[in-house]
Amino acid sequence: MLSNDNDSSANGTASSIDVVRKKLLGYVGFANLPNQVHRKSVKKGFEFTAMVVGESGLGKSTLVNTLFNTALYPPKENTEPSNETVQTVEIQSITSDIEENGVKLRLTVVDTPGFGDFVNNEESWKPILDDIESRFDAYLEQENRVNRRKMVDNRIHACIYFIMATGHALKPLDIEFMRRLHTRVNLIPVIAKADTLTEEEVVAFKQRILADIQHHKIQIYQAPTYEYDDEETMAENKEIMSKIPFAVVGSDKEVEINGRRVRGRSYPWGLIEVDNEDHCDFVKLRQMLIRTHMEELKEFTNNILYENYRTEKLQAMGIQQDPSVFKEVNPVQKMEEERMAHEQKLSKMEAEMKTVFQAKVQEKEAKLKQSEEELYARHKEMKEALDRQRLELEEKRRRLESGRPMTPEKSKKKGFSFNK
Ligand SMILES: Nc1nc2c(ncn2[C@@H]2O[C@H](COP(=O)(O)OP(=O)(O)OP(=O)(O)O)[C@@H](O)[C@H]2O)c(=O)[nH]1
Repeated sequence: MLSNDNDSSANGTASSIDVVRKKLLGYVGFANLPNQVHRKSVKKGFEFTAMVVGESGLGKSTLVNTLFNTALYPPKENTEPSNETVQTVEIQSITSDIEENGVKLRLTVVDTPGFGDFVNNEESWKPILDDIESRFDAYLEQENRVNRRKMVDNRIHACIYFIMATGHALKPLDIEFMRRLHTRVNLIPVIAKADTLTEEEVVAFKQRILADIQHHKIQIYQAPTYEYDDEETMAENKEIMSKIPFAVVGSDKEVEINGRRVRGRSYPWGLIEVDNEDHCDFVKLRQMLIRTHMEELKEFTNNILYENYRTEKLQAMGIQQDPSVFKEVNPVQKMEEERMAHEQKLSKMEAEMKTVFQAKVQEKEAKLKQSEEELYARHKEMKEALDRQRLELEEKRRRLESGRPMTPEKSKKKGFSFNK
């Protein structure tokens, strides 16, 4: 917003002209951009696709319902796994539109029933990997279309991997799955039904899991840190990351404690509150997935995981990339190159100027030499004439001194008359 403030300047020169001074009353800077993005995003809504993988009965559906505070998964009538008929891992996806304080989230949860339920689970990871890659393929196909206005992003942004709370170590099934999938999806390992372990057991189990993950060079999701993050955000991120693998407890039922109704699991020995950070890491997992890292997870999926897959896929199809197109320009190197080019140009100009100067000097020297020679010849001529004149005069003087009369002819000629 601008206001006109017609104060005539105290300066004598400007007093005759009406100087209009304008003051900014409102904020117009580009620091407002995030608010624009925010408004647009809220209007458009958000989309997020999470996959849950883990053996049957580890509490996947319960946790998803607890996470998004919605009955995404209807109550199961028969919780017994029916793997007599199912011989492979199935991929089931449920989409739901959730709204909270006017912000819309289109949430898709991809379940993988059957994972780890068979006698031979060696290839349990394969249908899941195929599904993730086919989603990348679908996105790639859309990117190659002429009209890309309506792109549907079905890619998996996070995979919550449920580890059975054995308290010992990762099972070969867990290792194999994570090893096969870590380059294709953001892996977020969680310890399922953590309420079945004591606090000390959880701490020891987490350490063992992380050691196994490191040993097998598995890349689980790591949130990036930014220099511009304030200290509070950095501390929050650090705290969230320190809880991985999250020890979670799920419950979509409320229980009463001291007159308060909380989501939790009630036992004869006490109550486990889902939303109590002293009881489990559920809050931290939800914070990461929904509050702090949803966009980061999507960005990492798009910029790193999908991009790598795309490159591999296109290269496998025989499409070659001219590496010089992406030759990284080092600013220091670029400056040095420019400086050298400039110096070369300068020395070329200097050499040209030198040649021209030398030619001009030579020309001038030749001219000077010529006029010097001319002068010299003239001088010589004049000198000779003078010498001749001097000799004549000397001759005359000698004659005069010896008393010999000058020849009449000569005296007549000069207008003199000698009477001697
Ligand atoms: N102790 C405990 N039990 C839980 C927890 N979460 C879920 N359960 C119970 O575990 C059983 C299985 O839970 P589900 O959420 O159906 O597990 P699931 O992994 O979705 O099972 P499938 O659909 O068969 O793959 C239910 O009886 C839940 O009440 C938990 O955190 N702790």
